[in-house]
Amino acid sequence: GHHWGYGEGDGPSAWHKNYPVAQGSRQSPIDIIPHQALQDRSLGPIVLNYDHCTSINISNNGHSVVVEFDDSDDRSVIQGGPLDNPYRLKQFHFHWGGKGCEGSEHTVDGYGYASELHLVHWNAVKYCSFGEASTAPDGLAVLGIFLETGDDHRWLHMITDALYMVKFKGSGTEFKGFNPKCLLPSSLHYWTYLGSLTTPPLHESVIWIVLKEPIAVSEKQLGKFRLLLFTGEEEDQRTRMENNFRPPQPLKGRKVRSSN
Ligand SMILES: NS(=O)(=O)c1ccc(C(=O)NCc2c(F)c(F)c(F)c(F)c2F)cc1
Ligand SMILES: [Zn+2]
Repeated sequence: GHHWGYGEGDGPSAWHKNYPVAQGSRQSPIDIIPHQALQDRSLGPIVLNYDHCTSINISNNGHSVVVEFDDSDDRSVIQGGPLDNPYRLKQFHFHWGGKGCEGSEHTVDGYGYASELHLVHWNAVKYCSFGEASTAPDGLAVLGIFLETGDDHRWLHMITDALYMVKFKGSGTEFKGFNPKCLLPSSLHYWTYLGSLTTPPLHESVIWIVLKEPIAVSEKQLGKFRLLLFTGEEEDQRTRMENNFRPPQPLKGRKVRSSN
């Protein structure tokens, strides 16, 4: 298949060669400008039903660290807000920078955060699989949460303590009973807009819901993400996994709406 990454030759500026939709009309991420967002009173609160969620495993896919869920029923769903249906939780993963650098994908008034958590959901009411949903304009809903450096996050250690087991690309391990509700900020106020996957194949199938309030994690906790490698155990060249974020893309006339 088409190899892509975040390096000089295979990074975001080269993705359009194998994935022309990279220059499409609803690409993500974007720079969110709060004062230009439309306050939409018809936008209700988002509702997260993660209480019976069933994480399965944690793995390094060579681009990020991913926690996958059993999405064979509607145990863990997001609904409300801009969504017409409940969307089923499939996985979550992170994007982050290098030491002291920014690493979020969305920015706010040009300001980047240290990292960004993506909770990926798919519309199982209208589509039969994640794959099918991932190519539909209303197929996916991704909840984005900013991470800023500050105090230790009391629950993130459950993730960071497992990272040594998934150091290499292609490594994975069982990771059961983790409920991502513990990674949410206190406010669920959000911005929402129509966008895309932020990595190849960059499908324009995502309803983005980006929470306004970041969560705080310590520099020590973030540093553990940077011990991960883009490369596999069998490769000679060890490349540290960091700066795995796509920069903001042109808005192309899209409107960003704001929950109240
Ligand atoms: N950073 S993000 O915007 O939140 C994002 C979320 C999910 C994926 C993903 O699932 N990729 C693999 C993948 C596909 F990209 C497919 F199109 C597909 F059909 C899959 F089954 C699949 F696993 C990529 C980026
Ligand atoms: Zn992501």
